[in-house]
Amino acid sequence: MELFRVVTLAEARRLLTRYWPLPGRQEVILPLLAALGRELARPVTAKDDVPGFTRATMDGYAVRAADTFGARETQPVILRLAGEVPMGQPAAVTVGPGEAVAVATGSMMPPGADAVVMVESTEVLAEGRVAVFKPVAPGQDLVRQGADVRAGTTVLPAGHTLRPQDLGVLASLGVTRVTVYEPWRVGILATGNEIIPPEANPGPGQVRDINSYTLAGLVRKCGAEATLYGIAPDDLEDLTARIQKALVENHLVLLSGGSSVGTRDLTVQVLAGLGQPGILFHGVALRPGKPTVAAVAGDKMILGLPGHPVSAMVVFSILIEPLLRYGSYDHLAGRRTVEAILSRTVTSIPGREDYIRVRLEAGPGGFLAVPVPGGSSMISSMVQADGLVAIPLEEEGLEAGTRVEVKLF
Ligand SMILES: Nc1nc2c(c(=O)[nH]1)N[C@H]1C(S)=C(S)[C@@H](COP(=O)(O)OP(=O)(O)OC[C@H]3O[C@@H](n4cnc5c(N)ncnc54)[C@H](O)[C@@H]3O)O[C@H]1N2
Ligand code: MOO
Repeated sequence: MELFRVVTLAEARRLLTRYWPLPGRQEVILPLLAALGRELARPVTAKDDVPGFTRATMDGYAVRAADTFGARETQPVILRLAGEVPMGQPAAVTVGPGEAVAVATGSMMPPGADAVVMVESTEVLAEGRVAVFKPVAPGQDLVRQGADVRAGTTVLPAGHTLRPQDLGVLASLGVTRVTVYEPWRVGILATGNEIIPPEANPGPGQVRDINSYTLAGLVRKCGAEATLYGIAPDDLEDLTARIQKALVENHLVLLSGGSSVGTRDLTVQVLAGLGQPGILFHGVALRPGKPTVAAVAGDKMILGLPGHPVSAMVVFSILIEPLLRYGSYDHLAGRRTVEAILSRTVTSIPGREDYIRVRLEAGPGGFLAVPVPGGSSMISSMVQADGLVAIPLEEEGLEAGTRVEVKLF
């Protein structure tokens, strides 16, 4: 029987990042909205200042701040109303000493003014005069040209995944087409003689395919493309042919099942024969997920995930999702964790990293992480869970009341 060369999770990640990102992704130019969730292939540099002109951020009067010094409720400063700046038009009037010009939120600041007095601090008097009841500081209630984005600066680096706010800054700069990478294409193949499609009625010993659907869902949530390659029986030739087809059409292929040490477990045999550099690891000090196998053949990567539905999902979440979604394991915003208090003691075996499923509940001082019962074959335990809690490699468990980080699904 083949023995696993079990690596730690850290080692497995290190091995995968040697090859990730895989080379050869095409660049495509897309209109702004279509680029949401895509990864920029090139940095974007601002050609213009945003805002393109200094503008008021309150409805009121553009003034010279110094003119308002000393203004009080009981002793207003009286300024001459020199005109107004209409929205969306250039400021045609200049603010001279002792003068005020009416502005609205977003209108262009007239030359000569260095602050805005909000309308609530003023009163219009007869004969084109305005009383100011409060002093303003220079720069008050305006945004200077280029204060948001300065022309010439890099607003978004290459490799950045575009979020709604990123589309916003691009729109503000007049960038309506961006160069992004094609999405990662991920082929998904279930294996096992006992696995049947979900629309079929299982005979004795048969089970419906869960993993194709959980994995495809996880892949799509990462913004990648998922294609199902059906169910391969435990047959060397058939399995090899399906994997090869999936590899041609995708960057990454995910298999589930057949990664353990059983006599019919062909996956490793097939992966070993696909090309160089070959198998990166077979076995991770992880629970669930120990029989995970990874290989690289040329510029393609193949992950053999455990057959148990929970294990396949957990391994995807901790090993693959960060790469597909953020290109690395150390993207801080990618962690998506919440702090919670563990509701009961959980045990673990030192020497492997344990991932337990937890449900979040409202506790007295924040979230409570309640471990969800059920083994790694039970998909319903994932349905009940909101996230995962890691028990570190050398710990024997975590006691009730421990502050834990819950990685949300
Ligand atoms: N002697 C040992 N036995 C096992 C070990 C071990 O180290 N030594 N590891 C156990 C662990 S842990 C896991 S996890 C499983 C994983 O085994 P495989 O990856 O080889 O998966 P299979 O044996 O093919 O399947 C396991 C289980 O999952 C069901 N399955 C598989 N694919 C699907 C699918 N697409 N949809 C739904 N369910 C699926 C399959 O029917 C089995 O019940 O091995 C342990 N054994
Ligand atoms: O480690 Mo297996 O992947 O328990 O379920």
